[in-house]
Amino acid sequence: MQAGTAGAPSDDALLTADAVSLAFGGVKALTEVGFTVRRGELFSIIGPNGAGKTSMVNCISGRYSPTAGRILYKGRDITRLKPSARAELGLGRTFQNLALFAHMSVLDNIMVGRHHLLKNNVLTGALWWLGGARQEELSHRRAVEEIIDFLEIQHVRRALAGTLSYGLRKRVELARAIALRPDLILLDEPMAGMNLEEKEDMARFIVDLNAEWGMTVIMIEHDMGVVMDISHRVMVLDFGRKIAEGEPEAVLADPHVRRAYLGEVDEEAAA
Ligand SMILES: Nc1ncnc2c1ncn2[C@@H]1O[C@H](COP(=O)(O)OP(=O)(O)OP(=O)(O)O)[C@@H](O)[C@H]1O
Repeated sequence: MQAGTAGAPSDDALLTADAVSLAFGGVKALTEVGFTVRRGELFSIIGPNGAGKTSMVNCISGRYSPTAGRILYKGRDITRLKPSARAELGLGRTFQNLALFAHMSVLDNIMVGRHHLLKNNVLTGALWWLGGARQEELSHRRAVEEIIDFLEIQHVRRALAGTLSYGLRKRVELARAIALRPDLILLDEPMAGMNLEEKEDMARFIVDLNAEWGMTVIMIEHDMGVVMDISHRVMVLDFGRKIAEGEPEAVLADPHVRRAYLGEVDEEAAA
């Protein structure tokens, strides 16, 4: 596939970025970036600082609106949909910086993630006594408990989020993002700032989410070891343009990628 143009989505395409461009005034954050993520894939976006990775993820989640191009999700053009409407279609995300409620318990932080699924409101409040709301609440609790077990955070379920170690807070953030059981989860630097053990744990959870829960994953991550280890396919951005896309080994061997990356590494080493 040529850099810049997405191929026709195959039958199992879940998300397609079609020639997406984004500009902030004179700054071109993205220039005609195109790619397709298939259902069930673990797809990573890498690239040097300022390459446009977060901009791309923000265009997918709806936080930014592309200057040109389209985002297709489940075959539908979602380019102009609000983030909340995208979430309802099964698109979830985490943020580069933690976005937890520090004074709320882990359990409540995750419950917030399911909040908009609560269908009962004031009008149906009378039905509470007939058990409708209660049933719903119970099923939410069960779903949240399953996530707590999966991410191995039972021991801190009652703790205030703000009192947890950084690695655990990142895990709770992931828990909240998957509380709605999205079909596609966007992970923005899920291992940033973690120590080796925390990274290994997080990598295992991401792999299990993908393999066992069937969640499609689009991940931005700077740790090349982890990216190359767990991704099915990798896309490389540089100065807002796609310079490579493919299986990890092929991408690593690509001369454009080596120049973009090794150049950066050499500069860092020399600094
Ligand atoms: N809200 C904004 N306003 C103006 N310029 C922005 C904004 N967001 C991003 N940019 C610019 O767009 C370009 C791409 O930034 P982006 O954050 O998407 O890169 P990135 O690859 O995620 O970088 P990093 O690895 O450092 O997080 C950069 O030149 C950045 O300065």
